[in-house]
Amino acid sequence: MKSLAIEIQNLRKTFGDHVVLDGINLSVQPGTVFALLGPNGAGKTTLIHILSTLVAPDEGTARVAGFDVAAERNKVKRSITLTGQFAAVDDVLTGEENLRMICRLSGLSAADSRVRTAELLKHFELTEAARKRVKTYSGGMRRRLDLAISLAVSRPVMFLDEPTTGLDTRSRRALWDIILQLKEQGITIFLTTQYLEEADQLADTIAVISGGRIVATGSAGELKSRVGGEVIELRNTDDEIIRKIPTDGTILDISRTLHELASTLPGETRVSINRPNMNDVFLAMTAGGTEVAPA
Ligand SMILES: Nc1ncnc2c1ncn2[C@@H]1O[C@H](COP(=O)(O)OP(=O)(O)OP(=O)(O)O)[C@@H](O)[C@H]1O
Repeated sequence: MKSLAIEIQNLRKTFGDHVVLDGINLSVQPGTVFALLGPNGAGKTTLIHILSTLVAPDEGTARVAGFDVAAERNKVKRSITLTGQFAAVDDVLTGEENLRMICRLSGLSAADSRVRTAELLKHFELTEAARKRVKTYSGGMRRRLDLAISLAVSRPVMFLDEPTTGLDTRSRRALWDIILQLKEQGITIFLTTQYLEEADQLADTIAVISGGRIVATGSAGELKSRVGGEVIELRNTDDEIIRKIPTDGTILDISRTLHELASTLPGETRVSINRPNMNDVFLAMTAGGTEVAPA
């Protein structure tokens, strides 16, 4: 069996008297996308900072790419990429020059650097602006360049801290494609997100963090099925939900339920049969805690 890409045991971190991580245990299989889902301030960034050796934990252990984050910091650093790691984008250089420089610094040949740079510029829709100085870029363009830079070189484990926050829908989807391509190459991706849809679309495994603890882990499907089966949803003419009735999804159960309801509800009542979505999962797992932003 291949060793785990990330292994976290009983990790704790406190800032002053604020317990941010309260005994985190997680493992991430190599070559998978893992999403850590949680609201603002749940401790997602702190966990990424510990895993990428920027912050030391108070207690517990974590291994990344087989190396201990406390005892083998340099080996961990050489095995990972982190969004914003090279955030020192040089304003005076063009986007293309910045990217090529990072590729060269990371050991790619001049020819490979050119190819990788062109690919990344295209993926992030920066080809037109490639030869413009970064100081003329808009906020969104800088964000895309920052991401392109962090994706310039592939290492076995990649940390993406809220990678699509602030991106428009097209750029977000472009990044999702890139993440899935990286996974195809065998790279392990650990991302944090507040977007339920993002976790749902990308992740092989999702962990929900709330109150400094992991409150649920599983595939999107597993988490949804843990919340419950399908529901018959009834809406009034203003499209407001008026009833939600659990069902086993069989024609027998649905027809019996609707038959009973038909005599008591107006004929215009609208009916749909829904599976729980990630929002239902999150609300159930965090006992109605802070809602995560819809994607
Ligand atoms: N260096 C620090 N000193 C003191 N408190 C900190 C420090 N770093 C983080 N915190 C606090 O720890 C908590 C968790 O922060 P963290 O950034 O890890 O959360 P997050 O889940 O990434 O949230 P967001 O989505 O807002 O980035 C917050 O309440 C934050 O204020």
